[in-house]
Order: sequence, then structure tokens, then C-alpha cells
Amino acid sequence: MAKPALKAALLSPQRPLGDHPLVVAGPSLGTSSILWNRVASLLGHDYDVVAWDLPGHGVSPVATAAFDVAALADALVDLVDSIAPGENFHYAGVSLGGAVGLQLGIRHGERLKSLSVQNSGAKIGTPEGWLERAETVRTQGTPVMIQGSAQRWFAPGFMDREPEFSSRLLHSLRDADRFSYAFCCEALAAFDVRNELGGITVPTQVIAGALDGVATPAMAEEVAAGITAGGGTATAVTIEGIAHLAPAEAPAHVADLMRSLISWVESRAAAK
Ligand SMILES: O=C(O)CC1=CCC(=O)O1
Repeated sequence: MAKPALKAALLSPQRPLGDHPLVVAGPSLGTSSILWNRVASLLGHDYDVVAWDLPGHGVSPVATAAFDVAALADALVDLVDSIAPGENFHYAGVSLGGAVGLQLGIRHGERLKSLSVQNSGAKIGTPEGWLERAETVRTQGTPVMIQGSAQRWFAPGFMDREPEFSSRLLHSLRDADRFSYAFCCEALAAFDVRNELGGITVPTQVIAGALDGVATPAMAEEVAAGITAGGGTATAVTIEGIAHLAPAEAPAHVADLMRSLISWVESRAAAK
């Protein structure tokens, strides 16, 4: 599979990288690094927060060939090495970005210090559904997804409370390259790591939204159980009142959960 080129934005304050632990944050399908703005403003004082974009989304170049989730994980390690060569990092990702996190844990566990998988699962949706969506978007463009995405992404009332932020997120979808979006759908169609979760040994938290119909709390429990069955450390947490975009909908809660995991891992490493 082709390895797509990825780019990232620094969301923490401008300063030389390396004095603070590195946190790499990944987006969901149709969104961009904007998804992480609020969490980064809460964590950016203590951590270097870098958010990457999917191919053809945000600042990443369009994809010209198919890729799978494993290739996205490999490309992300290349990206980290271009920013902070050889550095180990904490990773957090939402939905497809969370799937990339699971592949990082499976394929590149030695590079991860912790893993926060949010609104995601070891398998998301059905291959048929993703292939149908890929075809729709390839022929009609990403704007055709806006109405349905708004319903899946946000809990009732969020768009009324946060019109500007929700519209910035939906603009990321509108502005995404249709072919790259379709390749992402095809990557999700082929993604199923339910039998590989036992290979993840990095400390992991799995965050679900109680109102998420795409990646349900049961899917988060399944990920955590699969990791612990292999001897790893994982906990699943459900946040009430939110749907599919935890860092946008509950930034303070997500930042607290991430900070607990990261500071536990960092203090454990410092004590060794
Ligand atoms: O269906 C959506 O748009 C939500 C979603 C599924 C996978 C992903 O990354 O986002």
C-alpha cells in the first residue's frame, strides 16, 4: 500500500521542541487539526502539541493512491521523525485518527509513551457502508456529507451553543479533497484489528461519547478488553452528553483525562 504524505500544525505555543513531552493528535474523517484547538490550549503550556491532518484535509497534501490505516500509521511515524527525529511520543486520536493510534500501538509500540483512543473502535462501521460512501463522495464531492456528518458528529444542542466552532469543523469537511476523503473511507472499509489488540502494550485510555452512534461505548469497552486480555493496561471511559467529537464537545474533560494518563506515564518513567 502507498504511504501518503502527511503534514501537521503546532498547536502549543511557538518554542523550541524537546523541552516538553511531545503529544501528537490525530483527526477524524472530514475534520482537521482544528478539532484539537481547545484541548491544545489546555495542554499546550505543559506539552508540545502537534496535530496532523489526513490526506487531502487541512494542511496535508491530497492522496493520489489508495492507502490503508497501517500506511497512515507508518506515514505518521515518518512525520514525527521529520519534526523530532527518533523521539517517543504520547498519541491521541479521534475515530479514524484513533484507528491510526491502534495501528501505531500494534506496529510501532516502541515509539509510543501512551495512547488515547477517542470515539473509535477496532473496527468502525461496515465495509459495504464505507465503500458506498467512498463512491458517493468521489462522484458528488464532500459537501454532500455535511448534513449527515453534523448529525453524527455533534450531540443535540452543540451546534446551537457553539455555532462558530461547529461551522469551522464542517468547513474542514467541505474543503477536504473528495478523492482523498474517498481513500480514507476505503481504508476504514479494510480496517479490522479486533484480533490484534492483545499486541498493544503501551498504557491506553479509550474514551467514548455516550451519544456516539458511530463508535459506541461498547466499542470502546471492546478495545480496552482486547488490550487487557493480552496483558496490556487499558481503561475505557464514557463521557455523558457528547457524540462523536470528544475533543470539540468536551475539551476540559478530555484534557483532564489525557493529562492524567500522560503525567502518570511521565512520572513512572522519571522514577525509573
Ligand atoms: O461518519 C462520520 O463522518 C464520522 C466518522 C467515522 C470515521 C471517522 O473518522 O469519522
